[in-house]
Amino acid sequence: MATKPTKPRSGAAKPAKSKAAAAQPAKAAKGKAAAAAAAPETPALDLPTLRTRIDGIDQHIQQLIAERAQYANQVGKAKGKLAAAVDYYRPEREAQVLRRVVDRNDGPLQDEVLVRLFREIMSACLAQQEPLKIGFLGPEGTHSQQAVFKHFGHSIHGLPLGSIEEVFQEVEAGNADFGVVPVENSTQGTIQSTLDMFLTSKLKICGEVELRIHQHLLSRSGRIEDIERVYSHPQSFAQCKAWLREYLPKAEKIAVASNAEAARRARNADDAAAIAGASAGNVYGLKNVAGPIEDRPDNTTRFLVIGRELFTPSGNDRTSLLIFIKDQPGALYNVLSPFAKRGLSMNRIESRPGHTGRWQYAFFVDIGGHVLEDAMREALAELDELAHEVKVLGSYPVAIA
Ligand SMILES: O=C(O)C(=O)C[C@]1(C(=O)O)C=C[C@@H](O)C=C1
Repeated sequence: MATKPTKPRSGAAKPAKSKAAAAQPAKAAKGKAAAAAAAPETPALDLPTLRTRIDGIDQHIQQLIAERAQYANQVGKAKGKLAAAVDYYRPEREAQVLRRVVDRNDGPLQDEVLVRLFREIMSACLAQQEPLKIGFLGPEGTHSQQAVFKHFGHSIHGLPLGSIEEVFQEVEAGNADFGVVPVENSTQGTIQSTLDMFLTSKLKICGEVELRIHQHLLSRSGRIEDIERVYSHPQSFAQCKAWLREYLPKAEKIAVASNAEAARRARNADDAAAIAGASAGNVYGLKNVAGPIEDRPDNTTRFLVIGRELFTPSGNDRTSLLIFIKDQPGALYNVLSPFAKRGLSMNRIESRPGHTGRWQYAFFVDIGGHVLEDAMREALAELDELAHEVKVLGSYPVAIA
C-alpha cells in the first residue's frame, strides 16, 4: 500500500499563482511605491489605535454599501414594473463595474479578491428584487456550484440538478433563470456533451466563468493507507492521472457522475476515498488526505452561463457561433475570412459532426466582439452567403478575474 506523500511534486503540491495573481505584485508594488513617494512615513500605531481606525472604516463601508443598495433599488424601479428577478439582471453592466474595480486596484488585495467582494455586493443588491434561480450540475459541493458563486455571488437560489441536459431543460422551461455548465478544461479539453446540447437548444450563452480547479483526495479517516478504492468523475481522474499512478497505483478507480457524488459515496466507508474539490469535503464531512493533486498547476475549467435571451454589449465581449458547412475544399477558410478581414480575432474553433445530414460538419467558433456591433454584424451578413447555416449561440462579456 502506498504511504502518505510528503515530497512536493511539480505542480500538484505547489500550485502556481493564477495569471491575475502573478501579475498582481508588480501592480501592487507600483501603487505602494507611488504612495510612499507621496506620503511621509507614518509611525507604527499601537493595536487599540489600529482597531479604532478599522472600526471607523467599517462603519463608513457599511454606510456606503447601504447607500449603494438604495440606489440599486431605485435603478430596479427605474426599469419599470418587471415580471421577475431575471429581468433586472444586467451582466453587461456588472462586467463594466468589475472591470473598473480591476482598473482601479493598486493593491494590496489581489484583483480576484476585490472582484469577489464587489460581485457579492451586486449579488445582494440584485437579490433585493428577488434572488436569481441558477441551475447547475449538482449535488452540492461540485466545481459547477463554485462557478455559480464566482459568477453570481451567494445571494442566489441554487438549483443542483442531475445532469448537464437537465440544466438546459430547466432553463428552457423557465424553472431556472440561468444555468452554469462546464464546457472545457485546460488539461482535458472540450466537454463534448455540453457543446452538443447547443446543436438543438434555443438557449443563449450570456456569460463565461473561468475557475482554477484544485482536486483533493478526501476520505473519512484521512489516512492514505486505508484506501482501496477511489471514486470520482472521469474528467477528475484524468486530471490526476500521474498523481494516482505514483501514490495509489493499486486502488480501484470507480467513475461516478460528479465529484460531489464521489464524496457522498466515500463518506460511507473507511477504505474508500473521493477525488473532489475541497468544498465537497466540507459538505460531506471528509478529511483531506492529500491535495491539491491535479497534475497540471494551471488546471482551469471554463463554464458557460446559459439563459433565454441575449444581452447588450459590455465593451469587451465574445461571440460564440455554430457554423454548419459542407465538407468541400476551402469551406472552412471561406467562412472564417469575413472575421479575419475585419480584424475580429478567433479564440477557439472546434469541429463536431453536425447531425443534420451526411457530410455536414458543425464548427463551434468563438470570436472577439458582440453581434450588436457593426463589424460583427457585417461579418455575419457576409458569412450567411458562405455557410450552409449559422447559429448565434450568444454574445457575452469576457470572463473577469
Ligand atoms: O445597473 C443596474 O442595472 C442595476 O440593476 C444595479 C446592479 C448593481 O448592483 O450595480 C445590480 C444588478 C444588475 O445585474 C446590474 C447592476
